[in-house]
Amino acid sequence: MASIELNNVGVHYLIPQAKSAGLVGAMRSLAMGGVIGKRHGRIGVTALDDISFSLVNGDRLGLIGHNGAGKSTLLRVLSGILPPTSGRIRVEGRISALMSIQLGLDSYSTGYENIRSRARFMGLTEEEIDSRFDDIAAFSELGDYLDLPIRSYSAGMRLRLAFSIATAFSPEILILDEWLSAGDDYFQKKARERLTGLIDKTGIFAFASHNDALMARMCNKGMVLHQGKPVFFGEINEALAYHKGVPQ
Ligand SMILES: Nc1ncnc2c1ncn2[C@@H]1O[C@H](COP(=O)(O)OP(=O)(O)OP(=O)(O)O)[C@@H](O)[C@H]1O
Repeated sequence: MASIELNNVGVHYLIPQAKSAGLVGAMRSLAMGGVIGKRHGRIGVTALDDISFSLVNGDRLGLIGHNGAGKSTLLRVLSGILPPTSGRIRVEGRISALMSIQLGLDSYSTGYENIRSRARFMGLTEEEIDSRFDDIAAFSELGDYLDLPIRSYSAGMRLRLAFSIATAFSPEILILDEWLSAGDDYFQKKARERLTGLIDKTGIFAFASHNDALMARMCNKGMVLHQGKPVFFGEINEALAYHKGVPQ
């Protein structure tokens, strides 16, 4: 049974290049982004501030907020890519994070080789890889290109390969940053159907997007973030209304 629990989680990014003390006061007044401030005498951004919540099987969480509110940072923390600088996170269940979808592909290996190495990296056994290998190749529709090193692929072709691999296995926890624009219109439609199927089978789903309709369709809970702080956590339609300032 998948579960996630966050206790007082905070993320503070240090920015070594930012030396001006004037920056601190000037940027504090912006409504957008995390809060710029000094920690131990060094300038940085507090992207997440004191976040506590838990998710269990069946929860589909949508993260809502303006640019820089902390949505991607929170998804990175949930997926284990980014350890929090304060607080604790406990996760149970196999995670698949579709964020930097092309992360981990090797330009000098062929498409076929990348399928194997990427799937191994995702923690899958050789048997699991064998059982899904043909499906991944077929879904990508890359044909003979799969025998070529992927540095010879176009950007859209790389996306097709990466997406086909990342969505071939059902995780217990699925984390998705924005709707992935995988390839051309034809592939996007296929990709959307495949993702919808995957989300249905997943225990916990967490998603960030600026598309309210998509959010309402795919999520049952919503968290509104403002400057790294959760200002609303509840039912998805109430969260979307809160964000818009619409009284319920
Ligand atoms: N690697 C980094 N180094 C320093 N600051 C960062 C880094 N990544 C994000 N930030 C800062 O953290 C804050 C939160 O950023 P994040 O990407 O989580 O926001 P977001 O809600 O996903 O935004 P958007 O909707 O624009 O994608 C912002 O103020 C941003 O400037």
